[in-house]
Amino acid sequence: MLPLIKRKVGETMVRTMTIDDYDEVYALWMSIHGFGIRSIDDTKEGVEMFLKRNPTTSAVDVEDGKIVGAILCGHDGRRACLYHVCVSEKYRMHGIGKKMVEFCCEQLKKEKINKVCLNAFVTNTVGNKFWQKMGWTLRTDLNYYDFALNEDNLTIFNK
Ligand SMILES: CC(=O)SCCNC(=O)CCNC(=O)[C@H](O)C(C)(C)COP(=O)(O)OP(=O)(O)OC[C@H]1O[C@@H](n2cnc3c(N)ncnc32)[C@H](O)[C@@H]1OP(=O)(O)O
Repeated sequence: MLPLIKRKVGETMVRTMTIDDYDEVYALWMSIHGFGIRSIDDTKEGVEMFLKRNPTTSAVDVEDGKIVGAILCGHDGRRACLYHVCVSEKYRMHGIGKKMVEFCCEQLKKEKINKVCLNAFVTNTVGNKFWQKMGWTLRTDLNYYDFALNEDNLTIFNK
């Protein structure tokens, strides 16, 4: 059995995400309007596989003993990517998103990774304003391509 993480009331911190956080993080993802949750990649098994490959680079933010922010972050030895960057609606605009992104970037630098990227839907006004405020570069000089290797890995969008 995995050890339970003990949290104190009033505890505030950004720390590395572990698989023990999965249930709370999943509940947070499900509360984020417009988030696309993958039917395979975002299961506990999918996230465990991701965290095993990338044990130090994903983040959660804990406020008053509960997880209110999360980022899945990993790399392939050359380029890093951020997924599911989110902060609970009630806790937004308090610097939590920024703190988590900075945490992930510091963890990536420790692994000598030089570049990190992400995808944000063009229609995601809040997300795009955030990335622009954070000083990230919007690339308009390339087309994004992908190819499904498993058609069962459906994306279901939260209402
Ligand atoms: C790869 C991806 O996941 S892309 C999708 C990104 N995620 C989402 O869209 C999910 C829904 N949104 C959220 O969860 C949150 O709004 C986030 C994660 C985008 C931002 O989290 P927050 O904790 O609110 O951001 P934080 O308070 O750290 O803001 C950092 C900076 O961005 C600015 N900012 C944040 N949100 C907005 C906004 N909606 N409009 C304008 N500026 C904003 C802040 O003013 C701040 O600027 P400052 O440093 O000059 O003061």
